[in-house]
Amino acid sequence: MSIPGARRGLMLVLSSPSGAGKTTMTKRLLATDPQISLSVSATTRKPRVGEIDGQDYQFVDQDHFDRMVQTGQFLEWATVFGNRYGTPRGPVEQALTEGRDILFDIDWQGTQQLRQSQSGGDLVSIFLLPPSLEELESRLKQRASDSADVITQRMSRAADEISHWAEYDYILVNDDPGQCLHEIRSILTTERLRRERQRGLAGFVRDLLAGE
Ligand SMILES: Nc1ncnc2c1ncn2[C@@H]1O[C@H](COP(=O)(O)OP(=O)(O)OP(=O)(O)O)[C@@H](O)[C@H]1O
Ligand SMILES: Nc1nc2c(ncn2[C@@H]2O[C@H](COP(=O)(O)O)[C@@H](O)[C@H]2O)c(=O)[nH]1
Repeated sequence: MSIPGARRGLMLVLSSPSGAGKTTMTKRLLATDPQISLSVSATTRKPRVGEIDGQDYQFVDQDHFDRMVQTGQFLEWATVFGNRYGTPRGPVEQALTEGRDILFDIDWQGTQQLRQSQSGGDLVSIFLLPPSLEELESRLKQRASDSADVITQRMSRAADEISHWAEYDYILVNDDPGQCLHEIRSILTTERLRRERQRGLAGFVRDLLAGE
């Protein structure tokens, strides 16, 4: 009797208003869970200090992004805060086929597109809320990576972003980062065990009942 092991990969999405902590949680999750890898988005945004091309994002110009759209290279793409962002299709499809999990730091527009895609059944979506809007603004300021204008623009979009919270499977308030990571890992552990993700279960139960 073979114990079921191999399973379908899942797509774990983290969304939130800008500054609520997606990148922080993404880095912590990747550092503690070797079974999941990051979907590296392409963007027309300029790199922030410390961001590495190919690791944080694939930084491209408008023409390059347009070509990727026209040649169907994106699983989803959207304009966010005046820049364009997209999820390259190839690495995601390969990961899912090989039964590997993949993590997305994308906005609500991208999440809607993934939900409607062929792989929509593999989607697990988490929306992070800040403890308060004051705390959100203070996080954007202390990150010190954006100009005052950009922070104002991102804060002015926060309510709109948050209005999509009910489209997500799970809602977490990112107050204590350790607690938030624990909750994300708990969701991942549970979702990996879902019946429909486990391959070979029917055969396992049949052999179990046959005493083999
Ligand atoms: N639970 C937390 N408590 C206090 N500070 C936090 C917490 N989580 C994240 N931060 C800090 O808040 C700032 C913004 O976090 P982060 O860059 O992860 O947000 P984000 O959601 O990825 O933003 P964006 O959408 O703009 O990329 C960072 O300086 C980070 O260190
Ligand atoms: N729909 C998509 N949204 C994306 C993607 N990559 C990132 N994002 C979202 O953009 C904003 C801004 O990100 P920042 O790094 O400039 O602060 C944030 O909400 C990200 O989640 C993507 O491929 N598709």
